[in-house]
Amino acid sequence: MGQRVSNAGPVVVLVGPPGSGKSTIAELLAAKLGKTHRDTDTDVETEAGKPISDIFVDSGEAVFRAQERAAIIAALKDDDAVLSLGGGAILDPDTRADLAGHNVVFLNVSVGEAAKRVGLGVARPLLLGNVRTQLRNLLEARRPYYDEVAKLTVDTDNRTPAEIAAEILEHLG
Ligand SMILES: Nc1ncnc2c1ncn2[C@@H]1O[C@H](COP(=O)(O)OP(=O)(O)O)[C@@H](O)[C@H]1O
Ligand SMILES: O=C(O)C1=C[C@@H](OP(=O)(O)O)[C@@H](O)[C@H](O)C1
Ligand SMILES: [Mg+2]
Repeated sequence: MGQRVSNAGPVVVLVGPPGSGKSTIAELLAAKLGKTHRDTDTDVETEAGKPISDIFVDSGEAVFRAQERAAIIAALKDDDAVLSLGGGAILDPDTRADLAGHNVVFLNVSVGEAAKRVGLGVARPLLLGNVRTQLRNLLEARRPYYDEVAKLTVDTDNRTPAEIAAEILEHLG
């Protein structure tokens, strides 16, 4: 991956399915790099004044995706950030195109491991019901998009957040 491929924006952008550890690893990386951790889910919640689960119930997924897109446009201009996106951010073709100029890392995770990490998935409305089945379907549908935007793929099963962060730092050079 080497030097960042664009001369502006976050040092690194983490993508991957729910439970892959994007928010956790971004926080660790930011601390190690002396940067700010920015998470577009948090930005959306702050702007909307409510949790994502409430946005889905009150307004539906399409409204959430529009708010997420606006948060991504703003966050990709933030030079001081280590940025974690929501798992579905890469569904938007404009977002995928925008990510082409950035150091994007795909955190890969198996269905079984992701299911263990997210538990019942109550904070993640798309996983409600049968978490394993929802995760399997999400992963299958999205894997081509994660692969498309990623400059680096890191497997996260059976590895600690510290080990994963260290591998990413090595590649950042
Ligand atoms: N490598 C890891 N090993 C074990 N648990 C992890 C790992 N990475 C994250 N977790 C845990 O999994 C849960 C989901 O992590 P999170 O960072 O919110 O993922 P994401 O943002 O990709 O949905 C959290 O409870 C977190 O502590
Ligand atoms: O996969 C998805 O479509 C979503 C993932 C969530 O973020 P995490 O991947 O951080 O859990 C959050 O953006 C929202 O619940 C939708
Ligand atoms: Mg997250």
